[in-house]
Amino acid sequence: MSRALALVRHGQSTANAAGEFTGSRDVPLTPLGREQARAAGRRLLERGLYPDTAFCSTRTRTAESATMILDALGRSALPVEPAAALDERDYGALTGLTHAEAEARWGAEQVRVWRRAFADPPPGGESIRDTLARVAPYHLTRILPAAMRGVALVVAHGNSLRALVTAVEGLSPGEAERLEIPTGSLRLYRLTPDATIEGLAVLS
Ligand SMILES: O=C(O)[C@@H](CO)OP(=O)(O)O
Repeated sequence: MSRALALVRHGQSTANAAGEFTGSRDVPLTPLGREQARAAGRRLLERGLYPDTAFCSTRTRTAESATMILDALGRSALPVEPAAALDERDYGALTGLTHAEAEARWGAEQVRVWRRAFADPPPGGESIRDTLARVAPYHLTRILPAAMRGVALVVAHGNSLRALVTAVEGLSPGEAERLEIPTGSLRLYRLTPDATIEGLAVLS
C-alpha cells in the first residue's frame, strides 16, 4: 500500500507573471502555468503515483491545476475537495500591487519582512503564522488521514504550502522563512505506518 503525500504549487498565474501580490485574488493560469501543472502530473505518472484523494483551495488557479494534473494521470473523474483552509494567505494592503509599487511605498526591507517573516503580517493581512493556524488543523484532520490510506494530492499556493510544509516537516520559523516553492513544483513524501516521513523528493 502506498502512503504518500504529493504537494504541488499551482502553475504560474497571470498575477505571478505580472509580478503582483496575489493573496486572496482569484486569477487564472498563464499558458506556462497550465504546462507546469501538466508537467507535475507527468512526474507523478512516471512514478506510478495515482492519487486516491485530492485537495485544492477555493481559488481557480489551484482547481485548474488539479484538473490538469489528474488529466495527465488519467484520473479526471477523481473528485477534488476545495478547502478555504488551503487558500493563499491574505496579503492585505499589498494585494494587487506590483512588488515594485509596494517597495516604492513602504521600502524594500519592510516589504521583504512582510513577504517572508514568520509572524509579521502585512497591514490588514495574514502572517505565515496566521496561515499555519488554519492550515495545520486541516492537515491533521483531512490531509494526513488521506495520505495514510493511499496517495493524497494537495494543490495550493506559495504561502499556504509554506505553512503546510512547516506543519508536515516540523520546520522552525527560520526554516519556514527560507523555504521557496516554485510554481508547478512537486514535493513528494513517503510515509511510514506510524506517519513519519521516510522519503522526500523535491521536483521542480
Ligand atoms: O503574491 C502572492 O500571493 C505570493 C505568491 O503567489 O507571493 P510571494 O512571492 O510573496 O509568496
